[in-house]
Amino acid sequence: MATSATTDAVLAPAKPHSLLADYATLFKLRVSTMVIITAGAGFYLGSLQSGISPFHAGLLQALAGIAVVTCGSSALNQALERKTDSLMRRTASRPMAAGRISLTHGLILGFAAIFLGSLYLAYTTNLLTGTLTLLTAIGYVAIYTPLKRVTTINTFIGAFPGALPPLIGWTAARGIIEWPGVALFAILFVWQFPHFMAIGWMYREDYARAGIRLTPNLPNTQYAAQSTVIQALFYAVLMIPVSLWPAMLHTTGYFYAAAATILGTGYLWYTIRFARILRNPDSDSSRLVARDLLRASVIYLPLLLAAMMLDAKGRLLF
Ligand code: HEM
Ligand SMILES: CC(C)=CCC/C(C)=C/CC/C(C)=C/COP(=O)(O)OP(=O)(O)O
Repeated sequence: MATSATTDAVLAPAKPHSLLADYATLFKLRVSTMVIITAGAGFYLGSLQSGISPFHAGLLQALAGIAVVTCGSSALNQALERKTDSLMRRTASRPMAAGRISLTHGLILGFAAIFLGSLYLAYTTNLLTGTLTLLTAIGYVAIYTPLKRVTTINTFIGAFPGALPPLIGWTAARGIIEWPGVALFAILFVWQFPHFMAIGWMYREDYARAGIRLTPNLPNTQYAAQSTVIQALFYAVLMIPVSLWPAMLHTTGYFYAAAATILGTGYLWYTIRFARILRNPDSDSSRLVARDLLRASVIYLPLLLAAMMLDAKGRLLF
């Protein structure tokens, strides 16, 4: 089979690892940064709903607590997956999989961060936010992570903790769960399907080697490709109306509605392009369209949130 650019990158000689670089990997820095951005967007919109500026100590306290719990969850996820991670090219050099960080080290860091971060949120922000953050961590670590080896439904389950951070940001600002916060949850929930169908397709052989069950690595490749494309397309189409929900709730206005429609059409376009995996599932070009959809997903989301924040009712930018 042809070797993809992605696989070549993974096979490149390992660079020396400093403890700092290992922590960045252990805490999944890029994904965690995006999680914190989504929580920050929720806090910003919730504050405007209250008619107050989001820029006060409460924002820093909420984001610090959420960041600590997110990092702790990533550490425990890697502690649980150190064996399967060591079987996959993409993850074999992770610090726990490669044995540079011990199991005890990872477990202590992970449990301490989740416990202390949630407690900090409960005290400094509010009890609801601390509880929701703890439940998100439990959903990710104790439910989603073990399910990855059991059923392809794992991605649907994992989408719940993945979508909760903006709602947590909202409750940090408002103290209660309200419809605009639920709309943010729905946006993140739907966004994840094209995102991880693309990733699952790119790394399907890797995931299969480690015994991780995903729609893209079902035994019949043609059926797997069809099912992957159908799910990605279903959610990419749904993304457009769901992303308009904040405008329907009057949390945002017409500018956001127009931006969400344009951005959603772009996301859908990349997902339609992703359907090319049906033509020749094992080709390099099939991996390239999957990689482009992954890139589109991580560009689409911050742009959508930025448009929402720019157009939020009663906006206070500074
Ligand atoms: C069930 C849900 C999800 C799954 C299974 C998933 C899985 C993954 C995987 C495996 C990667 C690594 C891709 C690579 O190394 O090339 C990745 C990348 C990424 N994910 Fe997700 N993800 C999910 C949800 C989320 C959520 C909720 C966020 C944040 C809001 C997020 C943000 C990102 C970002 C920013 C990247 C790019 C990181 C980079 O460039 O290295 N993901 N995702
Ligand atoms: C507030 C808080 C506690 C948030 C934590 C939730 C969180 C980190 C969600 C990330 C989304 C998610 C399910 C990623 C799955 O990647 P994976 O772990 O399957 O990816 P991998 O294959 O790279 O390990």
